[in-house]
Amino acid sequence: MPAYDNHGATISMEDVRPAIPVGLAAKRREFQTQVSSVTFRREQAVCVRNAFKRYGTKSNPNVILDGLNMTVPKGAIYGLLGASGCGKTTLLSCIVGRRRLNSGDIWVLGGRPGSPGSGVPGPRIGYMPQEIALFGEFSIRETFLYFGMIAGMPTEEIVKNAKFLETFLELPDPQRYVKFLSGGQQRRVSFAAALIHKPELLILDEPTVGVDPVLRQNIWDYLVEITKGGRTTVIITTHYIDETKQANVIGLMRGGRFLAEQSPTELIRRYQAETLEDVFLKLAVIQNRGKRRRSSILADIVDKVEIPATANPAPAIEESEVGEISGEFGDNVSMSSKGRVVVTPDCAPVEMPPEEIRHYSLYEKIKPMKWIHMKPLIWRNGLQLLRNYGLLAFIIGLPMLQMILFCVAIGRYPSDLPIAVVNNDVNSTELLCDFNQGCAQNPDTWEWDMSNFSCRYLHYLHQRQSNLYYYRTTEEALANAKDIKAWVVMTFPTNFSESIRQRMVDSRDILNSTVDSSAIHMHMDNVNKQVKWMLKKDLAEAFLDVLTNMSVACDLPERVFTLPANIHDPIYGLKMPNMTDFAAPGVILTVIYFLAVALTSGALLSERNEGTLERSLVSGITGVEILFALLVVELVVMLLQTIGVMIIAFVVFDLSQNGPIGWVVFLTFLAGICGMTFGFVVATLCDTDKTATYMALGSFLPMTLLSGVIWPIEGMHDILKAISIVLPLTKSTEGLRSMLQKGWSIDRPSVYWGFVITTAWIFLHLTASICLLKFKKG
Ligand SMILES: Nc1ncnc2c1ncn2[C@@H]1O[C@H](COP(=O)(O)OP(=O)(O)OP(=O)(O)O)[C@@H](O)[C@H]1O
Repeated sequence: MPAYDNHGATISMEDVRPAIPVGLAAKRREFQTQVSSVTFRREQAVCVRNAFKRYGTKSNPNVILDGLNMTVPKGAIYGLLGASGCGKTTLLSCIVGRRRLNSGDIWVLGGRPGSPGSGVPGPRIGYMPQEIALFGEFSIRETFLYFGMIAGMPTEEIVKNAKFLETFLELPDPQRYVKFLSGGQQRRVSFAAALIHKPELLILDEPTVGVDPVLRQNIWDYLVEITKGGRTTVIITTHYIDETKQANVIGLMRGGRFLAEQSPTELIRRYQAETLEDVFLKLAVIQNRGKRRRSSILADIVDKVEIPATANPAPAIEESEVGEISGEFGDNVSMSSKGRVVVTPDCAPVEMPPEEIRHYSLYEKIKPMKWIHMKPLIWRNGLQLLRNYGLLAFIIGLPMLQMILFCVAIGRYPSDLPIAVVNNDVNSTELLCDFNQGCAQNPDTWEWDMSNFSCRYLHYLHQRQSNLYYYRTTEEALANAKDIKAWVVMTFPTNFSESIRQRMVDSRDILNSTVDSSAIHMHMDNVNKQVKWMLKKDLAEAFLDVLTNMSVACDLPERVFTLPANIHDPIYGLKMPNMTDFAAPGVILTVIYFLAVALTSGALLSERNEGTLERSLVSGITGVEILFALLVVELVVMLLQTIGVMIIAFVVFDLSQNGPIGWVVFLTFLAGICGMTFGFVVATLCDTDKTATYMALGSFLPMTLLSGVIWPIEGMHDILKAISIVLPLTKSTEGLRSMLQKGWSIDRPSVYWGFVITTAWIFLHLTASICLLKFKKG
């Protein structure tokens, strides 16, 4: 009688495992006569029916599971074998509730994985993924404490189990950090972590890779030992076919289904083989029979292998279902063939009796955060950060460093700008030529003596910009402008001083040629608008300096020659506004925001890539708990970052700070939280580090440009203005600027809108990431 008829309707435990105690075996024999029912399926450790799973799109599907049936009796060791890439891991992740089938049914320990109250994912399962999936900064003992705490075990019990496993698996000193262990040692720690809470269902994805033969045998002996009582069931995938002889049932997967699901002894008996590897070789040959033989080597093998006449009565081969199959079984047998997909007649959909309907409370459905999960998660995040001194110093120091760079590099007035001077006004090759220092007005005639006016002007210009170069002719100056990188070439015409005098005293009868020669001729470098703008201001103000000085020297009121405008103290801001003060609020928020994006998305993605996220989720932790635990630890980091940045900006560089410091810190902090939550979105949306980096970087520049950080939004196009207003950093930058420079508080609209919009974005990001976590699964 077959151990399993691949339909799930009947199952024999006769040859499932000789080691099962007589009582238990006898009890299980009762299953023989049971018909397939929901009750029966719930009584199995795992029962899969008509499972269909594909990756990719409907139009271009990659079908992994294609009507697969699987029955894992309670208390059995189930060896799941199949070629690399045939879908073992996919099947396991559907069993543990991490992926959803496209269609079909799965029962695990009596419930549907992922349904409220099923305990799956959760502590009923122990999962060892293919990757090491451990935290490198943890010691061996801390690793066990973490996984034990998640399963809700008391510390004493964790320590007791840990001590046993450390001895049994010959682990090194429990205080050693996981990152310093060898690959094999890490694998053993990973194995022990799956066992620490003594789960009912143990799922091991290739646990014996990199483990020496003696220890491998010990592991198998241990698995046999823990399944003896019938409380624990093990599903194990491996590439070492021979080690599965100790399994009770072996499922051989190929083409999205099982070729066989029987006990090893039954398989050996049925195929009249010496070893399990022989069985698989024969099964492979059966599949290749009747097919186009591709290589002479394969043909050779196929011809030489003797197949018993009765071999494999179950599988029927449908001519229409021919598919490409390629892969390896174990270390020794390999096949690559264009093969028919073997179909078992029992795989037809089963008419299911109605399932028991249970109503779950909203509380059960929402799966709120549990303290037994949050505590180890927060502990883990904190410990990981504290152990990583370099990273911790970097993430706290980087915003401070960026602030220092900003204050030193941005907003300072450009000085020592090279200026080429050609002076045809005086008969001197001296750049700073002499002029009358006293009053230039004759006290008797009230006539003005403007001789050497160019020298007077150059004297005051030199006090503002000292890098002046003398040239004889304009042509020579222009030719050399490139070498000295001159920002302006200025030429004083012949008779400049006399023309100025005539312009002042006799403007009614002045000739055009005189007006012309009373003006300095300037050729400017217009490439850099900021520099040109500031240089023009210096050139104009040097002229005002001359007039002020002349009026003072002649005892005239100082303001007679200045602009006829009285500029009083500003309503807001400094008397001499500077770019640093204008840009500082936006820069502070941008630095904190984007560092938080990078940190959060980086932490989550590396956790996912290392497999630790998957492991935590299988052990029952929810994505929301992971996000909030990260939030708690990063809030502390962000507080330190904010305080550091504030000290640099307002204490060290003395930037304007007239607002309520509490609200200033709070708004900065809020922008950081907003960045963190955007990091959640990036991490949940992107599957790889690369796409996450592109997304974070891609959002950086538009956000900085459109948020009024470096240029007033009043100068933007109307459409961009409308977009800019709803961005997370625009209103907060405006709010922070209003607080710092105008001294306003939360009662002013421009301040409170900063808080409102930032908070709205936080909720939007959180909702988006939680939805993505829920719906992106599988
Ligand atoms: N997230 C995914 N998106 C698309 N394809 C995937 C995804 N995960 C796995 N696959 C594909 O599904 C197939 C089955 O993968 P799976 O990891 O389940 O195989 P496996 O039998 O566990 O392989 P191995 O023994 O090498 O671990 C592979 O072709 C793989 O490329």
